[in-house]
Amino acid sequence: MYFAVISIFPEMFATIREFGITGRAVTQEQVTIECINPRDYTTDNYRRIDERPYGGGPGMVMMAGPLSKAIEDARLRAKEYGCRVDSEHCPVIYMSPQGQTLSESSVVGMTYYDGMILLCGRYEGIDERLLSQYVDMEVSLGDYVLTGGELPAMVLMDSVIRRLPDIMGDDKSAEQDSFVDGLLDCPHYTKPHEFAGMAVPEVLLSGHHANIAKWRFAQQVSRTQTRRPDLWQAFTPTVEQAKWLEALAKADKK
Ligand SMILES: NC(=O)c1ccc(NCc2ccccc2)nc1
Repeated sequence: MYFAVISIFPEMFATIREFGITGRAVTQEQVTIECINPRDYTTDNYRRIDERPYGGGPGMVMMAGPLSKAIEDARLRAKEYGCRVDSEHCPVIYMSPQGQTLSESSVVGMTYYDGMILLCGRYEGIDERLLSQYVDMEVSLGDYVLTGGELPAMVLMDSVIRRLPDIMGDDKSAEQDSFVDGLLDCPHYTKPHEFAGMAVPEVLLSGHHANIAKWRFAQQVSRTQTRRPDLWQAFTPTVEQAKWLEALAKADKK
């Protein structure tokens, strides 16, 4: 999958290009992450990419000119990479508090794109005319404001990359598909067997895989019910999950 990020701080993206599962995906060429700096598309000596806002007010606004050239170049590079460069297959996505809130389900939907061009704003934002001309989708991490769109862009790329096929290896992706979507995760334990006087739940040491899976699912259900009643309300169990829920309800009645 192809990612182009348009940002005045390209060095920030070493965080996902050089570490962990995302770094491995880049090394194995399952993913390409290209950083494009709008400053490289300026024509003045000061390499200006921002200006004072029309109408006054604090701060600076990012100018449309350099960003439009950067986006045009990103589209060319996406095409060279093999992307079908249109809004259905390689959208221009603007990270902003005014966007649609990112969720695991929207992340999964994005794994079907050929690529994405991510626009990272700084200062007070970007000239509205650039946004209306080029942006296909605005995405927000949540209702808070950061100093720039780079961290949200990295969060988006990380969440999409980990859901691409054969990135996380079979076991992890299998577990991912069965029960995690829509429920909070279960607790996890590892060595040592005892820590601060606390042991590990016996069932996890039993080697009885069916019981372990049931226990984990029950933990996910109870955690979701207590910590995120909103998620529980929206949760629609699969046929298999409905059977397990029934079994849990029966067990609770005993
Ligand atoms: N909540 C988010 O996802 C988010 C995205 C970007 C951001 N800061 C950059 C920016 C500030 C103002 C206008 C447009 C972009 N802060 C938070």
